[in-house]
Amino acid sequence: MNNNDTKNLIIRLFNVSKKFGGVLALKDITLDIKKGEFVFISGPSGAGKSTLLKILCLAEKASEGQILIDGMNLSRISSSKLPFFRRRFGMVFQDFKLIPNRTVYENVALVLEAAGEKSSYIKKKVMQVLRTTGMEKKFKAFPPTLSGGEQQRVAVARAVVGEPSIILADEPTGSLDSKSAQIIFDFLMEYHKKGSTVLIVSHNLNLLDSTIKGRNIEISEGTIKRTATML
Ligand SMILES: Nc1ncnc2c1ncn2[C@@H]1O[C@H](COP(=O)(O)OP(=O)(O)OP(=O)(O)O)[C@@H](O)[C@H]1O
Repeated sequence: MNNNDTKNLIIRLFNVSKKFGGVLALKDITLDIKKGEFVFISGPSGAGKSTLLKILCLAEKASEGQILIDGMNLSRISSSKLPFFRRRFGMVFQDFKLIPNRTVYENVALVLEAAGEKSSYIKKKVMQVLRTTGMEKKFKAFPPTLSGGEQQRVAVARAVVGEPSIILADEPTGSLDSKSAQIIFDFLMEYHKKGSTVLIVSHNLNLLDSTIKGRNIEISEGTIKRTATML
């Protein structure tokens, strides 16, 4: 691979493994992802899909191997630079991780407040994203009063509000009916078309717009079993 090829890579994993006690969740993963790629991660339950997304945004630490994000070695990021590093990522966790005693609006606004954005911009941007995810009428609600699907839509809104360069979404449509799932997928595809790199753990390949030339990475027992380009 020459210098120009590596410049286009936003995520690089070299022989990455992750152990949880005696469980080897990821085994010797080597993987390159290009800037602006749309990647589907599929595989059976317990395969290591969530673990892969979590080690990329440092929600979990890899046990072995090297990870480069935009050329930065994750193991060398100092704790003072971590918040800046994390801003590159928008993450939709499988269990949403919304703050229960903050409203829908506050959960989403927090990302922009932490980034030091002006309050007028925050108000406009948060309401715009909530409108697109169909949650604007519930902006004053607290997460525990929402349905699973509504919480999922707030989690997606929070992931994209900061316009991150990388969106990691773990089953972002798992709690949604097919119409709402399509809206969320279209929404994520819009960000991809604007240039974001998107990694989605999902089985709903059929929701993908036919104009997207994505890649499907199949994981099983912690290793990459198959990589296929979707045409
Ligand atoms: N925090 C943890 N502590 C202990 N074991 C864990 C932890 N997180 C994941 N594991 C284990 O690592 C393996 C991979 O889990 P992971 O959640 O990545 O799988 P997955 O492919 O995302 O599964 P699913 O489709 O069911 O969400 C599983 O055996 C799981 O039990």
